[in-house]
Amino acid sequence: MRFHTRKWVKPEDLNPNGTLFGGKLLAWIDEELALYTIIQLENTRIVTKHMSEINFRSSAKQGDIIEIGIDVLKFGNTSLTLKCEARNMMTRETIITIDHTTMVNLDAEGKPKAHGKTAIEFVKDRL
Ligand SMILES: CCCCCCCCCCCCCCCC(=O)SCCNC(=O)CCNC(=O)[C@H](O)C(C)(C)COP(=O)(O)OP(=O)(O)OC[C@H]1O[C@@H](n2cnc3c(N)ncnc32)[C@H](O)[C@@H]1OP(=O)(O)O
Repeated sequence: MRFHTRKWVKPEDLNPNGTLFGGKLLAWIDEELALYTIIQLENTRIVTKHMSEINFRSSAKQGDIIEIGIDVLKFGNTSLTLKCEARNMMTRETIITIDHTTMVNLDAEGKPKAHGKTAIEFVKDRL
């Protein structure tokens, strides 16, 4: 799995228990998955269609650095299915795993549109 992004847990990211608020982490992950999909499919009109079971395995505290990793599971016709993990960058302890997230490529009317992609591409190879 390639770990793309680092996030720093700040006071405003905490729940009343003093640990990382789960909704904040999910928002970070959803944004990462969306950006990854936009870059792969070369279309800014994409949405999150489905997320599988979300497993919070451990927590994080203020000052921790979180990294978010993404793997492609499947290029569909209009969709891209991704696997995701967030972990503590220093300890490598897994915080959350999401086995399947399906993102859908849309046209200007918001309808699913074939993206024509079949494999991961690297931006440097497109330039
Ligand atoms: C110019 C500057 C711009 C800058 C730009 C920067 C942006 C930088 C920030 C990014 C930000 C983005 C933000 C995104 C993250 C949200 O927040 S998206 C918001 C939340 N999601 C939504 O609102 C989606 C609401 N749902 C829908 O609109 C409709 O369900 C959809 C997505 C159009 C799909 O409609 P549908 O009738 O289900 O379509 P259908 O053809 O049956 O299925 C489409 C695909 O989904 C798959 N699918 C359907 N149901 C399921 C299911 N339950 N499970 C798995 N797969 C499924 C199908 O298999 C199909 O895949 P393919 O076989 O074609 O590959």
